[in-house]
Amino acid sequence: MQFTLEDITADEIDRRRGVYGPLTDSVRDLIDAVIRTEVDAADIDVARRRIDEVVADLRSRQIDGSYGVRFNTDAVGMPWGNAVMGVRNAIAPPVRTVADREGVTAEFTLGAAYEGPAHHVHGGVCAMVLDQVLGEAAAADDIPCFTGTITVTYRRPTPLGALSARAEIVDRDGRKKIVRGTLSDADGVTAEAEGVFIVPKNWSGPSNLK
Ligand SMILES: CCCCCCCC(=O)SCCNC(=O)CCNC(=O)[C@H](O)C(C)(C)COP(=O)(O)OP(=O)(O)OC[C@H]1O[C@@H](n2cnc3c(N)ncnc32)[C@H](O)[C@@H]1OP(=O)(O)O
Repeated sequence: MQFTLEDITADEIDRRRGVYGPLTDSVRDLIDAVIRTEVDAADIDVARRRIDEVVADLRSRQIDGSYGVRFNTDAVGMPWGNAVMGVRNAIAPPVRTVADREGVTAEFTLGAAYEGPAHHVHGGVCAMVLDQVLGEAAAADDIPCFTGTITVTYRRPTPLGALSARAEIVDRDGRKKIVRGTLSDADGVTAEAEGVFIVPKNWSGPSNLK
């Protein structure tokens, strides 16, 4: 597993977040608009051409491959391509997590782009969000862990809209951490998850990534 050290200050990270975050929000809004628009075919054609022009502008200078997981010398992480919470990833809902002494909580909204059953969240998306939140709970007091196994139990359909998730470590055994978590809407739990998260052998990245 490769990590990229960027020797930049916290202020520079904030500045970049301020530059890319709004761009990502606009693209997220574009994804939602593409799903829901009912404008005429001619207007769709114009929109497609305008989008293609923007894409060409952005691609005029770009990195090779994916963004990777970057961090600075103070171990402030920049997993900005992450599919669940990446600052530069419009596919990410985004899920924002907050760690406390017992675990991790996340509040987020899943709109039209995350639909599976009509007006409800795709089961794979539920699992994806739970994987991230359980993974962050596993890593809260240590170094990032890999998901070894995750089991999701879908109690009832998860409606699109405002949701939350919560995860806590319930057991530790050497490099393994057993983590449990839930996904909830305003009426309570919709899905539960349990995972085995494993600290990689011979870890060479930063400890206590923030
Ligand atoms: C802060 C960041 C949050 C990120 C959240 C997102 C997390 C992710 O999505 S990670 C991506 C998905 N996961 C992966 O790609 C992992 C792929 N698998 C692997 O890389 C390896 O199989 C890995 C790291 C899980 C285990 O490899 P390794 O460290 O060599 O395991 P190994 O030494 O054989 O076993 C160590 C222990 O773990 C157990 N174990 C190994 N693999 C698994 C598994 N898949 N499930 C459950 N337990 C396992 C073993 O039984 C062993 O237990 P014990 O010590 O009791 O005998």
